[in-house]
Amino acid sequence: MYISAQKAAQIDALLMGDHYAFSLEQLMELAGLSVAHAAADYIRQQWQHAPPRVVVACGPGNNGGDGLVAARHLHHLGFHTCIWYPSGARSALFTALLTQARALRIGVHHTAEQVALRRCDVVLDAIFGFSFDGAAGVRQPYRRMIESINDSAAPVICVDVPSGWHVERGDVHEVAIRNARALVSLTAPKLCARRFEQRGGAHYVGGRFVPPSLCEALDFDVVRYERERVITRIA
Ligand SMILES: NC(=O)C1=CN([C@@H]2O[C@H](COP(=O)(O)OP(=O)(O)OC[C@H]3O[C@@H](n4cnc5c(N)ncnc54)[C@H](O)[C@@H]3O)[C@@H](O)[C@H]2O)[C@@H](O)CC1
Ligand SMILES: [K+]
Repeated sequence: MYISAQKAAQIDALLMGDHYAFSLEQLMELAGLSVAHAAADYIRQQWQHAPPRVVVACGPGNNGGDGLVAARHLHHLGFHTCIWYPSGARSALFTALLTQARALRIGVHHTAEQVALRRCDVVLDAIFGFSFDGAAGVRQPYRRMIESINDSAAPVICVDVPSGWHVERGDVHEVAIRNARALVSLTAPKLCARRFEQRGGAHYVGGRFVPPSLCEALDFDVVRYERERVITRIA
């Protein structure tokens, strides 16, 4: 059920390989849509009267791209969102995602000062996913980003892996997201999700597009989804 970082990378490579032929754009859109639906479900359960502002904190890789997509879908679902994206676009895909967000008047900010994070906000943590390498610590500006999220004491919904956590061993590094309340695992939960569940957090899985033959080939469980839902809550 819970997979290693290496298996997560293998799944990604197979999905985009000759046999399944998904594009990165497709996978990111499906991932970001699932993240938005899981975040909306969690927020609506926790804040019934005054939905908070959702600050989407995006890192430099594809986890950050999932965040950019999720910000757009959250906006369409009726949430007030803004994007915190220190790195800036690194490819045509990311430039397009930022253009789409700006066209909806979603604010895109580069620094903690511009975002002015408050305790009453919710942070969607899309800083690092399964390719995070914490052996030498977290490099700037992401170290500062994680520290200011922790300092704000705002509740955090994490995309795929709580940022700064070891993908398999969990919360073992000095600089890491501390106030993780919900986790949205994409395709299949990574091993660190076990630690997250032990702390009583809400755990969703998204990725209702994975071919069962791929699960069989790489020996991981097919996730069951109810009715037309694109997410399922497993803890
Ligand atoms: N298999 C799937 O279902 C899909 C996965 N996607 C997402 O893609 C993510 C993986 O994306 P990537 O492989 O691009 O990697 P990540 O987004 O996990 O992070 C890689 C980036 O972080 C930087 N980085 C790594 N360690 C660092 C450190 N210690 N300090 C500072 N920077 C550091 C790297 O230089 C690189 O720019 C997944 O977690 C998931 O969110 C989706 O976008 C597509 C579908
Ligand atoms: K993350």
